Amino acid sequence: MTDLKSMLATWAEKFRPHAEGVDLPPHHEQCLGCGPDNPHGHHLQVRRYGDGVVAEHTFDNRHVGAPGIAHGGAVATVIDDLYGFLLYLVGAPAVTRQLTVDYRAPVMIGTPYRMEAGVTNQEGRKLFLAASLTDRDGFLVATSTAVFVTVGVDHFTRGTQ
Ligand SMILES: CCCCCCCC/C=C\CCCCCCCC(=O)SCCNC(=O)CCNC(=O)[C@H](O)C(C)(C)COP(=O)(O)OP(=O)(O)OC[C@H]1O[C@@H](n2cnc3c(N)ncnc32)[C@H](O)[C@@H]1OP(=O)(O)O
Repeated sequence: MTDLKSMLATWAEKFRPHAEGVDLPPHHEQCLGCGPDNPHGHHLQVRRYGDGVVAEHTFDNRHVGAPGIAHGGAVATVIDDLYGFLLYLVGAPAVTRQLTVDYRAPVMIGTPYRMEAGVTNQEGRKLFLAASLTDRDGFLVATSTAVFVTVGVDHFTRGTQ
């Protein structure tokens, strides 16, 4: 597993302008949402889309709740991680202070969904974020809002020294 110091070094490098449509880098290799090396993870792949971010995502059987339906916590995890990609565009590390998910219809296992997220407002350290999840027909399956609060690097090193 990557040690924290080298992870922090790669993280700082990620806060730079990213081209439209290009895959954004994962938060780190083991991240539950997007880390390619996490066997339990969602392996979320995200692109910049204007001032926001977009992903096509399919939940698999590791994330099942009721039979055939994605676990609500898994859906919240992926949305939370999607918000984490907005931080590259905002240019500052931040953490989730509040996350709401409105589950409007079941998210089906094995079905591709489009996910979008953007920043709706910024007030001091607070980032107000919103996201949506739609199916191939454009039907709105889930919506979400979040408040992220920007933090310094010390937030991540706390408790490791
Ligand atoms: C350059 C190098 C960088 C290095 C980076 C290292 C590598 C990173 C690797 C990987 C990142 C992956 C990122 C994506 C993953 C998804 C994101 C997550 O899952 S994050 C995990 C879950 N979240 C937490 O663990 C937070 C736990 N909470 C806290 O630590 C604190 O509560 C914290 C830092 C969020 C805030 O604490 P306070 O003491 O600093 O600040 P206070 O005063 O409490 O709040 C700040 C402001 O926010 C408002 N606020 C709080 N809750 C609010 C709400 N619900 N609505 C509106 N405002 C709210 C408050 O009223 C205050 O506002 P007013 O400054 O007074 O104007």
